[in-house]
Amino acid sequence: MTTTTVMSIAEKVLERIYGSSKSTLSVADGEKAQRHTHHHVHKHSYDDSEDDICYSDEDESAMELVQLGAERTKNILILMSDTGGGHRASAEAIRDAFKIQYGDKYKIIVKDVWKEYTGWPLNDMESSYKFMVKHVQLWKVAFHTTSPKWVHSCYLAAIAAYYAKEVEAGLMEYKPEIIISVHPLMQHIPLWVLKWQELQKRVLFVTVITDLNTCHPTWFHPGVNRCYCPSQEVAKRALFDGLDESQVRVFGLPVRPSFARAVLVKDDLRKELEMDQDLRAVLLMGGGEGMGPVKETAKALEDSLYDKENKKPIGQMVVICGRNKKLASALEATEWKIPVKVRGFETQMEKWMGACDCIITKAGPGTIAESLIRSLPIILNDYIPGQEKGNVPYVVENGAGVFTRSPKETARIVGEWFSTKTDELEQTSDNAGKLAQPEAVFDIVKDIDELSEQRGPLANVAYTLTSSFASLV
Ligand SMILES: CCCCCCCC/C=C\CCCCCCCC(=O)OC[C@H](CO[C@@H]1O[C@H](CO)[C@H](O)[C@H](O)[C@H]1O)OC(=O)CCCCCCC/C=C\CCCCCCCC
Ligand SMILES: O=c1ccn([C@@H]2O[C@H](COP(=O)(O)OP(=O)(O)O)[C@@H](O)[C@H]2O)c(=O)[nH]1
Repeated sequence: MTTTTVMSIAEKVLERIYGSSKSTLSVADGEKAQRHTHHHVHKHSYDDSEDDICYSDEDESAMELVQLGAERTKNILILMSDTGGGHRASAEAIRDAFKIQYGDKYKIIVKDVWKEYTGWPLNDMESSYKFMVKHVQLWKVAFHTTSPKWVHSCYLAAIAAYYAKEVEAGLMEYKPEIIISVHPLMQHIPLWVLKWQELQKRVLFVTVITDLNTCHPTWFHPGVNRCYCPSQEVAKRALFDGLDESQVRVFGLPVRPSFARAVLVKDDLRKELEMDQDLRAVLLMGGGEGMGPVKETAKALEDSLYDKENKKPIGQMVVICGRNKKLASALEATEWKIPVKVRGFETQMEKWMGACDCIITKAGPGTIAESLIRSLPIILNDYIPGQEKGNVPYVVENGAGVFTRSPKETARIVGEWFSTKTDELEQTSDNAGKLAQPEAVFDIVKDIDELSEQRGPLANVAYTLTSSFASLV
Protein backbone atom coordinates (compact mmCIF):
# COMPACT_ATOMS: atom_id res chain seq x y z
CA MET A 1 0.00 0.00 0.00
CA THR A 2 1.54 3.28 -1.05
CA THR A 3 1.23 6.63 0.65
CA THR A 4 -0.78 7.86 -2.34
CA THR A 5 -3.32 5.07 -1.95
CA VAL A 6 -3.72 5.78 1.76
CA MET A 7 -4.09 9.46 0.87
CA SER A 8 -6.88 8.76 -1.53
CA ILE A 9 -8.70 6.66 1.06
CA ALA A 10 -8.28 9.41 3.64
CA GLU A 11 -9.50 12.00 1.14
CA LYS A 12 -12.52 9.88 0.45
CA VAL A 13 -13.24 9.78 4.17
CA LEU A 14 -13.09 13.56 4.35
CA GLU A 15 -15.28 13.87 1.31
CA ARG A 16 -17.87 11.66 2.98
CA ILE A 17 -17.84 13.86 6.03
CA TYR A 18 -17.55 17.32 4.57
CA GLY A 19 -18.82 16.81 1.06
CA SER A 20 -15.76 18.52 -0.42
CA SER A 21 -12.69 17.25 -2.17
CA LYS A 22 -10.66 20.38 -1.54
CA SER A 23 -9.07 19.05 1.62
CA THR A 24 -5.32 19.10 1.60
CA LEU A 25 -3.87 16.07 3.27
CA SER A 26 -0.51 15.19 4.60
CA VAL A 27 -0.58 11.50 5.32
CA ALA A 28 2.31 9.42 6.53
CA ASP A 29 0.15 6.38 7.05
CA GLY A 30 -3.49 5.58 7.56
CA GLU A 31 -3.30 6.67 11.19
CA LYS A 32 -1.94 10.12 10.55
CA ALA A 33 -4.49 11.87 8.41
CA GLN A 34 -3.91 15.56 9.19
CA ARG A 35 -6.82 17.81 8.53
CA HIS A 36 -6.03 21.15 6.88
CA THR A 37 -9.41 21.90 5.42
CA HIS A 38 -11.31 25.12 4.91
CA HIS A 39 -13.98 23.72 7.22
CA HIS A 40 -13.23 25.91 10.21
CA VAL A 41 -16.45 27.62 11.13
CA HIS A 42 -15.43 27.66 14.79
CA LYS A 43 -11.68 27.71 14.89
CA HIS A 44 -9.84 27.52 18.20
CA SER A 45 -6.15 27.77 18.63
CA TYR A 46 -4.34 25.43 20.95
CA ASP A 47 -0.75 25.17 21.87
CA ASP A 48 0.81 21.79 22.45
CA SER A 49 0.08 21.58 26.13
CA GLU A 50 -3.29 20.07 26.94
CA ASP A 51 -3.80 22.39 29.85
CA ASP A 52 -2.73 25.59 28.14
CA ILE A 53 -5.49 26.65 25.84
CA CYS A 54 -5.53 29.99 24.02
CA TYR A 55 -9.03 31.32 23.73
CA SER A 56 -10.63 33.14 20.84
CA ASP A 57 -13.61 35.52 21.26
CA GLU A 58 -16.03 32.67 20.86
CA ASP A 59 -14.36 30.84 23.66
CA GLU A 60 -15.11 33.64 26.08
CA SER A 61 -18.81 32.94 25.81
CA ALA A 62 -17.95 29.31 26.16
CA MET A 63 -16.12 30.16 29.37
CA GLU A 64 -19.33 31.61 30.78
CA LEU A 65 -20.97 28.32 29.95
CA VAL A 66 -18.11 26.58 31.68
CA GLN A 67 -18.73 28.54 34.84
CA LEU A 68 -22.45 27.86 34.67
CA GLY A 69 -22.02 24.22 33.92
CA ALA A 70 -18.90 23.43 35.87
CA GLU A 71 -20.64 20.88 38.06
CA ARG A 72 -22.61 19.31 35.24
CA THR A 73 -22.72 15.54 35.03
CA LYS A 74 -20.16 14.34 32.51
CA ASN A 75 -21.12 11.84 29.85
CA ILE A 76 -19.03 8.75 29.40
CA LEU A 77 -19.58 6.59 26.35
CA ILE A 78 -18.22 3.06 26.57
CA LEU A 79 -17.76 1.50 23.13
CA MET A 80 -18.10 -2.27 23.05
CA SER A 81 -19.32 -5.14 20.91
CA ASP A 82 -20.83 -8.51 21.77
CA THR A 83 -18.10 -10.39 19.94
CA GLY A 84 -17.72 -12.90 22.76
CA GLY A 85 -18.90 -12.00 26.26
CA GLY A 86 -15.75 -10.37 27.60
CA HIS A 87 -16.10 -6.89 26.11
CA ARG A 88 -19.57 -6.37 27.56
CA ALA A 89 -18.50 -7.79 30.93
CA SER A 90 -15.59 -5.32 31.09
CA ALA A 91 -17.79 -2.42 29.95
CA GLU A 92 -20.31 -3.22 32.66
CA ALA A 93 -17.53 -3.58 35.21
CA ILE A 94 -16.29 -0.07 34.40
CA ARG A 95 -19.81 1.35 34.46
CA ASP A 96 -20.57 -0.22 37.85
CA ALA A 97 -17.26 0.90 39.35
CA PHE A 98 -17.91 4.51 38.24
CA LYS A 99 -21.34 4.36 39.90
CA ILE A 100 -19.93 2.96 43.14
CA GLN A 101 -17.03 5.37 43.24
CA TYR A 102 -18.55 8.58 41.89
CA GLY A 103 -22.35 8.27 42.13
CA ASP A 104 -24.01 10.77 39.77
CA LYS A 105 -20.85 12.61 38.78
CA TYR A 106 -20.81 10.68 35.53
CA LYS A 107 -23.57 9.45 33.27
CA ILE A 108 -22.40 6.23 31.67
CA ILE A 109 -23.71 4.81 28.43
CA VAL A 110 -22.54 1.40 27.20
CA LYS A 111 -23.09 1.12 23.44
CA ASP A 112 -22.24 -0.76 20.31
CA VAL A 113 -22.33 2.36 18.15
CA TRP A 114 -21.36 0.27 15.12
CA LYS A 115 -24.43 -1.89 15.47
CA GLU A 116 -26.82 0.99 15.91
CA TYR A 117 -25.47 3.46 13.38
CA THR A 118 -23.52 1.73 10.64
CA GLY A 119 -24.24 -0.92 8.05
CA TRP A 120 -22.70 -4.23 7.02
CA PRO A 121 -20.21 -5.57 8.01
CA LEU A 122 -19.73 -3.35 11.06
CA ASN A 123 -23.31 -3.70 12.28
CA ASP A 124 -23.05 -7.47 12.36
CA MET A 125 -19.61 -8.12 13.82
CA GLU A 126 -21.12 -10.64 16.26
CA SER A 127 -22.21 -13.13 13.62
CA SER A 128 -19.14 -12.53 11.43
CA TYR A 129 -16.95 -13.18 14.45
CA LYS A 130 -18.95 -16.25 15.50
CA PHE A 131 -18.64 -17.64 11.98
CA MET A 132 -14.91 -17.01 11.88
CA VAL A 133 -14.12 -18.55 15.26
CA LYS A 134 -16.21 -21.57 14.36
CA HIS A 135 -13.99 -21.99 11.30
CA VAL A 136 -10.96 -21.51 13.40
CA GLN A 137 -8.39 -21.51 10.58
CA LEU A 138 -10.25 -18.62 8.98
CA TRP A 139 -9.98 -16.62 12.19
CA LYS A 140 -6.32 -17.50 12.52
CA VAL A 141 -5.61 -16.19 9.01
CA ALA A 142 -7.74 -13.06 9.53
CA PHE A 143 -6.09 -12.34 12.90
CA HIS A 144 -2.53 -12.70 11.69
CA THR A 145 -2.85 -11.15 8.24
CA THR A 146 -4.47 -8.05 9.73
CA SER A 147 -1.81 -7.66 12.43
CA PRO A 148 0.60 -5.40 10.49
CA LYS A 149 -0.32 -1.78 11.04
CA TRP A 150 -0.48 -0.87 7.37
CA VAL A 151 -2.93 -3.71 6.71
CA HIS A 152 -5.43 -2.92 9.44
CA SER A 153 -5.05 0.83 8.88
CA CYS A 154 -6.11 0.36 5.27
CA TYR A 155 -9.10 -1.80 6.17
CA LEU A 156 -10.22 0.64 8.82
CA ALA A 157 -9.69 3.68 6.60
CA ALA A 158 -11.78 2.00 3.90
CA ILE A 159 -14.52 1.31 6.43
CA ALA A 160 -14.30 4.87 7.68
CA ALA A 161 -14.86 6.06 4.13
CA TYR A 162 -18.29 4.52 4.29
CA TYR A 163 -19.22 4.91 7.89
CA ALA A 164 -17.33 7.78 9.54
CA LYS A 165 -20.32 10.07 9.28
CA GLU A 166 -22.60 7.47 10.82
CA VAL A 167 -20.14 6.89 13.64
CA GLU A 168 -19.98 10.63 14.12
CA ALA A 169 -23.77 10.77 14.41
CA GLY A 170 -23.60 7.92 16.90
CA LEU A 171 -21.05 9.71 19.03
CA MET A 172 -23.05 12.91 18.81
CA GLU A 173 -26.20 11.38 20.15
CA TYR A 174 -24.45 10.77 23.45
CA LYS A 175 -22.17 13.85 23.47
CA PRO A 176 -19.48 12.14 25.51
CA GLU A 177 -16.82 14.11 27.35
CA ILE A 178 -15.06 10.80 27.86
CA ILE A 179 -14.96 7.85 25.46
CA ILE A 180 -13.78 4.48 26.70
CA SER A 181 -13.14 1.76 24.15
CA VAL A 182 -13.10 -1.82 25.37
CA HIS A 183 -12.85 -3.26 21.84
CA PRO A 184 -9.85 -3.50 19.51
CA LEU A 185 -11.74 -2.16 16.50
CA MET A 186 -13.20 0.90 18.19
CA GLN A 187 -10.21 3.21 18.43
CA HIS A 188 -9.42 4.31 14.91
CA ILE A 189 -12.68 5.60 13.48
CA PRO A 190 -13.88 7.50 16.58
CA LEU A 191 -10.41 9.04 16.98
CA TRP A 192 -10.42 10.14 13.34
CA VAL A 193 -13.83 11.70 13.86
CA LEU A 194 -12.63 13.53 16.98
CA LYS A 195 -9.57 14.74 15.14
CA TRP A 196 -11.53 16.10 12.20
CA GLN A 197 -13.88 17.81 14.60
CA GLU A 198 -10.96 19.27 16.54
CA LEU A 199 -12.36 17.62 19.63
CA GLN A 200 -9.35 15.46 20.28
CA LYS A 201 -8.04 17.78 22.98
CA ARG A 202 -11.40 18.21 24.63
CA VAL A 203 -12.81 14.69 24.59
CA LEU A 204 -10.85 12.24 26.66
CA PHE A 205 -10.32 8.95 24.81
CA VAL A 206 -9.02 5.89 26.63
CA THR A 207 -8.67 2.24 25.69
CA VAL A 208 -9.14 -0.58 28.18
CA ILE A 209 -7.59 -3.73 26.75
CA THR A 210 -9.42 -6.93 27.58
CA ASP A 211 -6.84 -9.44 26.39
CA LEU A 212 -4.23 -10.73 28.81
CA ASN A 213 -1.31 -11.40 26.53
CA THR A 214 -1.26 -11.99 22.77
CA CYS A 215 -3.65 -9.22 21.83
CA HIS A 216 -4.23 -7.87 18.32
CA PRO A 217 -2.20 -4.71 17.50
CA THR A 218 -5.41 -2.80 16.63
CA TRP A 219 -5.73 -2.29 20.40
CA PHE A 220 -2.74 0.05 20.37
CA HIS A 221 -3.58 3.47 19.00
CA PRO A 222 -1.04 6.23 19.68
CA GLY A 223 -3.79 8.88 19.70
CA VAL A 224 -5.36 7.76 23.00
CA ASN A 225 -4.96 9.59 26.28
CA ARG A 226 -4.53 6.34 28.15
CA CYS A 227 -4.14 2.70 27.27
CA TYR A 228 -4.95 0.46 30.23
CA CYS A 229 -3.12 -2.83 29.88
CA PRO A 230 -4.16 -5.83 31.97
CA SER A 231 -0.63 -7.23 32.25
CA GLN A 232 3.02 -6.25 31.89
CA GLU A 233 3.19 -8.43 28.79
CA VAL A 234 0.49 -6.36 27.07
CA ALA A 235 2.15 -3.12 28.26
CA LYS A 236 5.41 -4.23 26.62
CA ARG A 237 3.57 -4.81 23.38
CA ALA A 238 1.94 -1.38 23.63
CA LEU A 239 5.31 0.33 24.08
CA PHE A 240 6.77 -1.71 21.25
CA ASP A 241 3.91 -0.61 19.00
CA GLY A 242 4.68 3.05 19.57
CA LEU A 243 2.72 4.13 22.62
CA ASP A 244 4.51 6.37 25.07
CA GLU A 245 5.09 5.30 28.66
CA SER A 246 2.96 8.21 29.83
CA GLN A 247 -0.02 6.71 27.99
CA VAL A 248 0.30 3.22 29.41
CA ARG A 249 -1.00 2.06 32.80
CA VAL A 250 -1.10 -1.51 34.13
CA PHE A 251 -3.81 -2.20 36.71
CA GLY A 252 -5.22 -5.56 35.61
CA LEU A 253 -8.29 -6.63 33.66
CA PRO A 254 -11.50 -4.91 34.78
CA VAL A 255 -13.84 -7.36 36.45
CA ARG A 256 -17.34 -6.53 37.64
CA PRO A 257 -17.35 -5.12 41.20
CA SER A 258 -19.82 -7.85 42.18
CA PHE A 259 -16.79 -10.16 41.96
CA ALA A 260 -14.33 -7.88 43.62
CA ARG A 261 -16.29 -6.51 46.52
CA ALA A 262 -18.88 -9.14 47.42
CA VAL A 263 -18.33 -11.29 50.49
CA LEU A 264 -19.57 -14.68 49.40
CA VAL A 265 -19.90 -17.75 51.61
CA LYS A 266 -19.79 -21.04 49.72
CA ASP A 267 -22.34 -22.82 51.94
CA ASP A 268 -24.84 -19.98 51.61
CA LEU A 269 -24.38 -19.83 47.87
CA ARG A 270 -24.93 -23.55 47.47
CA LYS A 271 -28.14 -23.28 49.43
CA GLU A 272 -29.32 -20.34 47.36
CA LEU A 273 -28.42 -22.08 44.09
CA GLU A 274 -29.98 -25.37 45.25
CA MET A 275 -26.76 -27.32 44.94
CA ASP A 276 -25.61 -30.31 46.96
CA GLN A 277 -24.10 -29.02 50.21
CA ASP A 278 -21.40 -31.67 50.64
CA LEU A 279 -20.07 -32.73 47.26
CA ARG A 280 -17.20 -30.82 45.65
CA ALA A 281 -18.37 -28.96 42.55
CA VAL A 282 -16.86 -28.32 39.12
CA LEU A 283 -18.04 -25.43 36.94
CA LEU A 284 -17.93 -26.11 33.20
CA MET A 285 -18.33 -23.29 30.67
CA GLY A 286 -17.14 -21.85 27.33
CA GLY A 287 -17.30 -18.06 27.50
CA GLY A 288 -20.35 -15.99 26.70
CA GLU A 289 -21.09 -18.11 23.61
CA GLY A 290 -20.72 -21.54 25.22
CA MET A 291 -17.82 -22.48 22.92
CA GLY A 292 -15.39 -25.39 23.04
CA PRO A 293 -15.84 -29.08 23.90
CA VAL A 294 -18.47 -28.51 26.61
CA LYS A 295 -20.79 -31.41 25.80
CA GLU A 296 -18.01 -34.01 25.49
CA THR A 297 -16.42 -32.81 28.70
CA ALA A 298 -19.72 -32.97 30.60
CA LYS A 299 -20.17 -36.61 29.55
CA ALA A 300 -16.60 -37.49 30.54
CA LEU A 301 -17.04 -35.77 33.92
CA GLU A 302 -20.17 -37.76 34.60
CA ASP A 303 -18.03 -40.90 34.46
CA SER A 304 -15.05 -39.60 36.42
CA LEU A 305 -17.19 -38.13 39.21
CA TYR A 306 -19.21 -41.30 39.71
CA ASP A 307 -17.88 -43.96 42.04
CA LYS A 308 -19.02 -47.15 40.29
CA GLU A 309 -18.10 -49.45 43.16
CA ASN A 310 -20.12 -47.63 45.77
CA LYS A 311 -22.69 -46.41 43.25
CA LYS A 312 -22.54 -42.81 44.40
CA PRO A 313 -21.25 -39.50 43.07
CA ILE A 314 -17.96 -38.06 44.32
CA GLY A 315 -18.67 -34.64 42.88
CA GLN A 316 -21.29 -32.43 41.26
CA MET A 317 -21.24 -30.34 38.10
CA VAL A 318 -22.60 -26.96 36.99
CA VAL A 319 -22.65 -26.30 33.22
CA ILE A 320 -23.15 -22.70 32.12
CA CYS A 321 -23.91 -22.61 28.40
CA GLY A 322 -24.02 -18.83 27.94
CA ARG A 323 -25.88 -17.87 24.78
CA ASN A 324 -25.53 -21.36 23.29
CA LYS A 325 -29.17 -22.43 23.52
CA LYS A 326 -28.66 -25.61 21.50
CA LEU A 327 -26.05 -26.80 23.97
CA ALA A 328 -28.26 -25.95 26.94
CA SER A 329 -31.24 -27.89 25.60
CA ALA A 330 -29.11 -30.91 24.70
CA LEU A 331 -27.63 -31.03 28.20
CA GLU A 332 -30.97 -30.40 29.89
CA ALA A 333 -32.44 -33.36 28.04
CA THR A 334 -29.73 -35.69 29.37
CA GLU A 335 -30.17 -37.99 32.38
CA TRP A 336 -27.16 -37.75 34.69
CA LYS A 337 -25.71 -40.12 37.29
CA ILE A 338 -24.33 -37.21 39.31
CA PRO A 339 -25.97 -33.95 40.44
CA VAL A 340 -25.86 -31.56 37.48
CA LYS A 341 -27.18 -28.03 37.01
CA VAL A 342 -27.47 -26.78 33.43
CA ARG A 343 -27.88 -23.02 32.95
CA GLY A 344 -28.13 -20.67 29.98
CA PHE A 345 -26.72 -17.15 30.12
CA GLU A 346 -26.18 -16.33 33.79
CA THR A 347 -26.05 -12.80 35.11
CA GLN A 348 -24.62 -13.71 38.50
CA MET A 349 -21.46 -15.51 37.54
CA GLU A 350 -19.79 -14.55 40.81
CA LYS A 351 -22.27 -16.72 42.69
CA TRP A 352 -21.77 -19.81 40.54
CA MET A 353 -18.02 -19.41 40.69
CA GLY A 354 -18.19 -18.87 44.44
CA ALA A 355 -20.19 -22.06 44.87
CA CYS A 356 -17.74 -24.26 42.94
CA ASP A 357 -14.27 -25.68 43.67
CA CYS A 358 -12.70 -25.54 40.22
CA ILE A 359 -13.54 -24.41 36.70
CA ILE A 360 -13.15 -25.81 33.19
CA THR A 361 -13.25 -23.18 30.45
CA LYS A 362 -11.80 -22.03 27.16
CA ALA A 363 -9.07 -19.43 27.68
CA GLY A 364 -11.34 -16.37 27.73
CA PRO A 365 -9.62 -13.51 29.58
CA GLY A 366 -12.76 -12.41 31.40
CA THR A 367 -13.53 -15.87 32.75
CA ILE A 368 -9.89 -16.35 33.73
CA ALA A 369 -9.68 -13.04 35.61
CA GLU A 370 -12.95 -13.76 37.41
CA SER A 371 -11.87 -17.28 38.33
CA LEU A 372 -8.63 -15.93 39.79
CA ILE A 373 -10.59 -13.54 42.00
CA ARG A 374 -12.61 -16.50 43.31
CA SER A 375 -9.35 -18.53 43.70
CA LEU A 376 -10.68 -21.25 41.41
CA PRO A 377 -8.19 -23.74 39.98
CA ILE A 378 -8.58 -23.57 36.20
CA ILE A 379 -8.55 -26.27 33.55
CA LEU A 380 -8.25 -24.59 30.16
CA ASN A 381 -9.65 -26.87 27.48
CA ASP A 382 -9.50 -24.62 24.40
CA TYR A 383 -8.41 -21.22 23.15
CA ILE A 384 -9.17 -19.01 20.20
CA PRO A 385 -6.02 -18.66 18.08
CA GLY A 386 -4.46 -15.24 18.27
CA GLN A 387 -5.82 -13.21 21.14
CA GLU A 388 -6.42 -16.11 23.54
CA LYS A 389 -3.29 -18.16 22.82
CA GLY A 390 -1.14 -16.27 25.31
CA ASN A 391 -3.68 -16.75 28.11
CA VAL A 392 -2.68 -20.40 28.37
CA PRO A 393 0.93 -19.86 29.57
CA TYR A 394 -0.33 -17.01 31.77
CA VAL A 395 -2.43 -19.52 33.74
CA VAL A 396 -0.23 -22.59 33.50
CA GLU A 397 3.15 -20.98 34.20
CA ASN A 398 1.74 -19.24 37.26
CA GLY A 399 0.51 -22.54 38.66
CA ALA A 400 -3.14 -21.43 38.57
CA GLY A 401 -4.24 -24.30 36.38
CA VAL A 402 -3.54 -26.73 33.58
CA PHE A 403 -4.22 -26.98 29.86
CA THR A 404 -5.57 -29.99 28.04
CA ARG A 405 -7.82 -30.29 25.01
CA SER A 406 -8.84 -33.83 25.87
CA PRO A 407 -12.23 -34.14 27.63
CA LYS A 408 -11.13 -37.48 29.14
CA GLU A 409 -7.94 -36.00 30.52
CA THR A 410 -9.89 -33.02 31.90
CA ALA A 411 -12.33 -35.37 33.61
CA ARG A 412 -9.47 -37.45 35.03
CA ILE A 413 -7.81 -34.37 36.56
CA VAL A 414 -11.06 -33.21 38.17
CA GLY A 415 -11.70 -36.73 39.46
CA GLU A 416 -8.27 -36.75 41.13
CA TRP A 417 -8.61 -33.21 42.50
CA PHE A 418 -11.87 -34.29 44.15
CA SER A 419 -10.49 -37.55 45.59
CA THR A 420 -6.79 -38.42 45.85
CA LYS A 421 -5.21 -35.04 45.01
CA THR A 422 -7.06 -32.55 47.16
CA ASP A 423 -3.72 -31.00 48.22
CA GLU A 424 -2.97 -30.17 44.60
CA LEU A 425 -6.42 -28.63 44.28
CA GLU A 426 -5.75 -26.40 47.29
CA GLN A 427 -2.28 -25.40 46.14
CA THR A 428 -3.60 -24.48 42.68
CA SER A 429 -6.38 -22.51 44.33
CA ASP A 430 -3.81 -20.55 46.40
CA ASN A 431 -1.77 -19.81 43.28
CA ALA A 432 -4.87 -18.59 41.47
CA GLY A 433 -5.75 -16.28 44.34
CA LYS A 434 -2.29 -14.73 44.23
CA LEU A 435 -2.78 -13.68 40.59
CA ALA A 436 -6.13 -12.02 41.25
CA GLN A 437 -6.49 -8.27 40.71
CA PRO A 438 -9.92 -7.46 42.09
CA GLU A 439 -9.17 -3.75 42.46
CA ALA A 440 -8.13 -3.25 38.82
CA VAL A 441 -11.45 -1.81 37.74
CA PHE A 442 -11.42 0.73 40.59
CA ASP A 443 -7.85 1.77 39.78
CA ILE A 444 -8.89 2.30 36.17
CA VAL A 445 -11.91 4.48 36.96
CA LYS A 446 -9.91 6.51 39.51
CA ASP A 447 -7.26 7.20 36.90
CA ILE A 448 -9.88 8.24 34.34
CA ASP A 449 -11.49 10.53 36.92
CA GLU A 450 -8.12 12.11 37.67
CA LEU A 451 -7.46 12.67 33.97
CA SER A 452 -10.88 14.23 33.60
CA GLU A 453 -10.29 16.48 36.63
CA GLN A 454 -6.96 17.61 35.19
CA ARG A 455 -8.80 18.85 32.10
CA GLY A 456 -11.07 20.94 34.28
CA PRO A 457 -14.57 22.09 33.41
CA LEU A 458 -13.65 23.12 29.86
CA ALA A 459 -14.30 19.58 28.75
CA ASN A 460 -17.94 20.14 29.71
CA VAL A 461 -18.47 22.44 26.76
CA ALA A 462 -16.84 20.28 24.15
CA TYR A 463 -20.01 19.96 22.17
CA THR A 464 -21.23 23.52 22.44
CA LEU A 465 -18.12 24.77 20.71
CA THR A 466 -18.15 22.72 17.59
CA SER A 467 -20.72 23.77 15.09
CA SER A 468 -20.41 20.87 12.70
CA PHE A 469 -20.94 18.39 15.48
CA ALA A 470 -23.78 20.39 16.97
CA SER A 471 -25.54 20.61 13.63
CA LEU A 472 -25.86 16.86 13.58
CA VAL A 473 -28.19 16.70 16.56
C1 LIG B 1 -5.44 -13.93 2.69
C2 LIG B 1 -5.82 -12.62 3.20
C3 LIG B 1 -6.98 -12.76 4.11
C4 LIG B 1 -7.23 -11.48 4.78
C5 LIG B 1 -8.42 -11.62 5.59
C6 LIG B 1 -8.71 -10.33 6.20
C7 LIG B 1 -10.17 -10.17 6.27
C8 LIG B 1 -10.54 -9.19 7.31
C9 LIG B 1 -11.71 -9.70 7.95
C10 LIG B 1 -11.90 -9.63 9.21
C11 LIG B 1 -11.11 -8.83 10.11
C12 LIG B 1 -10.61 -9.58 11.25
C13 LIG B 1 -10.22 -8.62 12.29
C14 LIG B 1 -9.16 -9.20 13.12
C15 LIG B 1 -8.71 -8.28 14.16
C16 LIG B 1 -9.63 -8.14 15.28
C17 LIG B 1 -8.94 -7.76 16.49
C18 LIG B 1 -9.30 -8.68 17.60
O1 LIG B 1 -8.55 -9.23 18.33
O2 LIG B 1 -10.58 -8.77 17.76
C19 LIG B 1 -11.04 -9.59 18.78
C20 LIG B 1 -12.52 -9.45 18.72
C21 LIG B 1 -13.17 -10.42 19.64
O3 LIG B 1 -12.82 -10.17 20.90
C22 LIG B 1 -12.26 -11.18 21.58
O4 LIG B 1 -13.19 -12.10 21.95
C23 LIG B 1 -12.64 -13.17 22.64
C24 LIG B 1 -13.63 -14.18 22.96
O5 LIG B 1 -14.32 -14.66 21.91
C25 LIG B 1 -11.99 -12.75 23.90
O6 LIG B 1 -12.93 -12.30 24.80
C26 LIG B 1 -11.02 -11.65 23.62
O7 LIG B 1 -10.64 -11.08 24.80
C27 LIG B 1 -11.57 -10.60 22.75
O8 LIG B 1 -10.58 -9.72 22.31
O9 LIG B 1 -12.84 -9.75 17.39
C28 LIG B 1 -13.70 -9.03 16.73
O10 LIG B 1 -14.40 -8.25 17.25
C29 LIG B 1 -13.67 -9.38 15.31
C30 LIG B 1 -14.76 -8.85 14.59
C31 LIG B 1 -14.79 -9.44 13.24
C32 LIG B 1 -15.32 -8.47 12.31
C33 LIG B 1 -15.62 -9.09 11.03
C34 LIG B 1 -16.05 -8.04 10.15
C35 LIG B 1 -16.48 -8.59 8.83
C36 LIG B 1 -15.50 -8.58 7.78
C37 LIG B 1 -14.97 -7.52 7.08
C38 LIG B 1 -14.69 -6.23 7.62
C39 LIG B 1 -13.27 -6.05 7.80
C40 LIG B 1 -13.02 -4.89 8.64
C41 LIG B 1 -12.29 -5.21 9.80
C42 LIG B 1 -11.15 -4.35 9.91
C43 LIG B 1 -10.04 -5.19 10.23
C44 LIG B 1 -8.94 -4.49 10.80
C45 LIG B 1 -8.15 -5.42 11.53
O1 LIG C 1 -23.62 -17.16 31.12
C1 LIG C 1 -22.65 -16.44 31.11
C2 LIG C 1 -21.45 -16.79 30.46
C3 LIG C 1 -20.39 -15.91 30.51
N1 LIG C 1 -20.52 -14.74 31.15
C4 LIG C 1 -19.41 -13.80 31.20
O2 LIG C 1 -18.93 -13.55 29.90
C5 LIG C 1 -17.57 -13.23 29.96
C6 LIG C 1 -16.83 -14.10 29.00
O3 LIG C 1 -15.66 -13.45 28.66
P1 LIG C 1 -14.38 -14.21 28.19
O4 LIG C 1 -13.37 -13.17 27.95
O5 LIG C 1 -14.05 -15.26 29.15
O6 LIG C 1 -14.77 -14.95 26.86
P2 LIG C 1 -15.61 -14.54 25.58
O7 LIG C 1 -17.04 -14.84 25.85
O8 LIG C 1 -15.35 -13.10 25.33
O9 LIG C 1 -15.11 -15.43 24.56
C7 LIG C 1 -17.12 -13.44 31.39
O10 LIG C 1 -17.09 -12.21 32.05
C8 LIG C 1 -18.22 -14.32 31.95
O11 LIG C 1 -18.43 -14.21 33.33
C9 LIG C 1 -21.68 -14.38 31.77
O12 LIG C 1 -21.79 -13.32 32.38
N2 LIG C 1 -22.72 -15.26 31.75
